[in-house]
Amino acid sequence: MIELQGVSKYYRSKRALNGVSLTLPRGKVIGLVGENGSGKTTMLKMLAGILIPTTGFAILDNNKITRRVASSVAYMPDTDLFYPYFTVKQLFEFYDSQYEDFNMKKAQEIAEYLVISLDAKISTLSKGNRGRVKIAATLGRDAAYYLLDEPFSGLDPMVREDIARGLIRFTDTEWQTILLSTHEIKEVEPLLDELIVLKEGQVLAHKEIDEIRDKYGIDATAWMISLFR
Ligand SMILES: Nc1ncnc2c1ncn2[C@@H]1O[C@H](COP(=O)(O)OP(=O)(O)OP(=O)(O)O)[C@@H](O)[C@H]1O
Repeated sequence: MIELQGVSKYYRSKRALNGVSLTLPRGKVIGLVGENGSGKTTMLKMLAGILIPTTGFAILDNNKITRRVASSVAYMPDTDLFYPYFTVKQLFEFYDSQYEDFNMKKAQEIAEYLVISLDAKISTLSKGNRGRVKIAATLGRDAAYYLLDEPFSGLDPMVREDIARGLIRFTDTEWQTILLSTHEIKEVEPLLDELIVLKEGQVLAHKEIDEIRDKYGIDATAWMISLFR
C-alpha cells in the first residue's frame, strides 16, 4: 500500500503540494486530475522516489519512499522522446538490465499487441508509436504500482484506445494498481475505480467512481466540473 501523510513539496519558495494525505490501495485504477500546475507530476515523482517531500511522509509498504524502495514502482514520465538512439529491443534490454521486475516476454507480447516492431529505432517512430513503446516498456515491468504521467496526452484517438486496452489487458487487478494523471477524464472514466482531484497542491476530493455515480447521480466528469464551479 502507498500512503502520503501530510506531504508538502516546495521548489525553492514555490509550494507545489500542500499537506496531501491519501492512501492508494492495491488492485485499483485511479485517475489523478486537476488543472495545469496543480501538482500531479510532483505527486507522481514523489511516489516514484524521484522527489522527496519537503515535509510529511511518502510510504510504500511501511517504508519511506526512496529511489531504492520505489524500485517496485513503475513510473512513466510524460516526456516524449526517451532513449531515441535505441531500437525497441535495445530499450527493452536496457530496462531488463535496470529493473529486476522487468519481464521481457511480457514487454514483447505488449509490443506485438500494439503492433510495434522490436527492430524499429525509437527516433524514427511516430509520436503515437513512441507512446505505445513507452507503455510497453512500463507495463513490461511486473510492478505493484504503475504511475503514468499523462499517458494519453497528445495522442490520437486510436493510440489512446490501444493504450487503454493495453492497460486493462496487461495488468492484474488482483494486486496491481495504476495511478494515471490525465486531462482526458471523460475518456478514461470507464477504466477508473477511483478519482483524485488536485487543486493548487491540495486534494480537493478522493472518491470511488461508483460512489460518485450512486451518491450524486452524475458521471465523474460532470462531478469534477461541479467541484471547480
Ligand atoms: N522544477 C521545478 N521548479 C520550480 N517549480 C516547479 C518545478 N516543477 C514544478 N514546479 C511548479 O510546481 C507546481 C506543480 O507543478 P506540476 O508539474 O506538479 O503540476 P501538474 O499538475 O503536473 O501540471 P500539468 O498538468 O501542467 O502537467 C507548478 O506551479 C509548477 O510551476
